[in-house]
Amino acid sequence: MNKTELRRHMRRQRRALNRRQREQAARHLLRALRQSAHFQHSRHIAVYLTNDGEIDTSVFIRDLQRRGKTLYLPVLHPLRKGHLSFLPFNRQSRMVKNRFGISEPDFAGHRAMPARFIHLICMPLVAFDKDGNRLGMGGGFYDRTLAFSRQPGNKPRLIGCAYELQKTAALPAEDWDIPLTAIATDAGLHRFQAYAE
Ligand SMILES: Nc1nc2c(c(=O)[nH]1)N(C=O)[C@@H](CNc1ccc(C(=O)N[C@@H](CCC(=O)O)C(=O)O)cc1)CN2
Ligand SMILES: Nc1ncnc2c1ncn2[C@@H]1O[C@H](COP(=O)(O)OP(=O)(O)OP(=O)(O)O)[C@@H](O)[C@H]1O
Repeated sequence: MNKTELRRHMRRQRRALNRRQREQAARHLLRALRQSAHFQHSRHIAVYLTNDGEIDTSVFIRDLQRRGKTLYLPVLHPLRKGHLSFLPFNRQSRMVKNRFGISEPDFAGHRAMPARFIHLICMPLVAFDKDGNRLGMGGGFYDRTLAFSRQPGNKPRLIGCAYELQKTAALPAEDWDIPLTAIATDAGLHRFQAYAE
């Protein structure tokens, strides 16, 4: 399968799950994330709101809020095409729909948090492999936004979130792909080379 076919296949697979499967997977995802010390030690955490059959993040978002973490959501940057900004997300956030129909905090009047100061970014993905390569929706948003993390300096840990069924045989690693720290699924936490760094 090429990347386009693989995306179509995985997006169909995850959309086909029923409500009971989704709810159970969301609970198991929280359990997997909590296995990671990075999750416990991070105060500033970026999450995402579930879209297109992605694994449900609402259970772990509530858990993080209860623990008093400061949360951020990705927002399509209004000026820098193909880039994301991270805006604070809390009960007061005024939400608007972006051009993909995903809710995001209203950019107007808010201060974005530079990605290098976020401790942990929970990333959506469409497919992953055993080495932690990630295939996204195809916009290159996260890769572009996180390209700075190849250079020395502050950088966030990156934890992908997905159903275990999104795991696939080796994905072609692209030059611009940023290596993930770990991937959390309904089956547990997959740790990669970057995990201990
Ligand atoms: N929940 C969630 N939020 C996210 C992402 C994501 O993958 N998941 N993104 C991660 O990058 C960014 C948005 N990227 C996206 C890229 C494409 C599509 C999408 O549905 N594409 C349609 C075509 C829609 C159109 O062009 O109008 C498609 O491929 O069918 C959605 C989000 C930021 N926020
Ligand atoms: N750092 C970067 N600088 C410029 N272009 C980039 C960068 N990273 C990715 N791109 C471009 O983005 C396009 C989409 O990349 P890719 O298919 O890997 O996206 P993706 O990881 O699936 O998407 P997303 O990150 O939005 O979930 C590619 O054509 C690539 O050229």
